[in-house]
Amino acid sequence: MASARKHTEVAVGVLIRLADDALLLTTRPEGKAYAGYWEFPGGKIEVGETVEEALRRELQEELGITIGGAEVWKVTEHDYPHALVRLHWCKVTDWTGEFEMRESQAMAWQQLPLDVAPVLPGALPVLAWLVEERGLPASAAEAVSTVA
Ligand SMILES: Nc1nc2c([nH]c(=O)n2[C@@H]2O[C@H](COP(=O)(O)OP(=O)(O)OP(=O)(O)O)[C@@H](O)[C@H]2O)c(=O)[nH]1
Repeated sequence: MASARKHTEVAVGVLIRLADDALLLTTRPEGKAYAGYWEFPGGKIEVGETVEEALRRELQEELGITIGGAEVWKVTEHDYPHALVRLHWCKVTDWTGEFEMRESQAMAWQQLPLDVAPVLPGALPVLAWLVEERGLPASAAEAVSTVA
């Protein structure tokens, strides 16, 4: 019988800097699965939180910024050996505060195609949608594909 794995619900922010449409990527801190991989900032949704509340808390904890409104843009799933995750992706263009890497992550504002690697496999579908939205060739998303 197939085992029914429980989803871990995750809120993820696609922070877009309006001046130049750059996207914020950060590295996963030491001690977590896939440490050092590039990802969009976010984290697990806690009991009783909405996606927006979880994202606001996570970005405050990890980056020191306070986001304005955030609506879910896409929902994806990824089955990792360590977890089956459901990712709730929000585009965020409105925040206050100065970026401060509170978990000693690296951060990079990126254009597509990205020039950082490797990227978490669970983030690749969203990169493909961003590439499509921007009218870029599909290869702009493939360039960042990584070993899963
Ligand atoms: N933040 C983030 N998580 C992602 C992305 N893509 C992706 O598959 N994930 C997965 O979503 C999960 C997020 O959990 P996390 O460990 O970062 O969350 P957290 O900060 O709340 O963790 P903690 O409670 O262990 O401290 C991980 O399994 C991670 O592999 C992404 O682009 N950003």
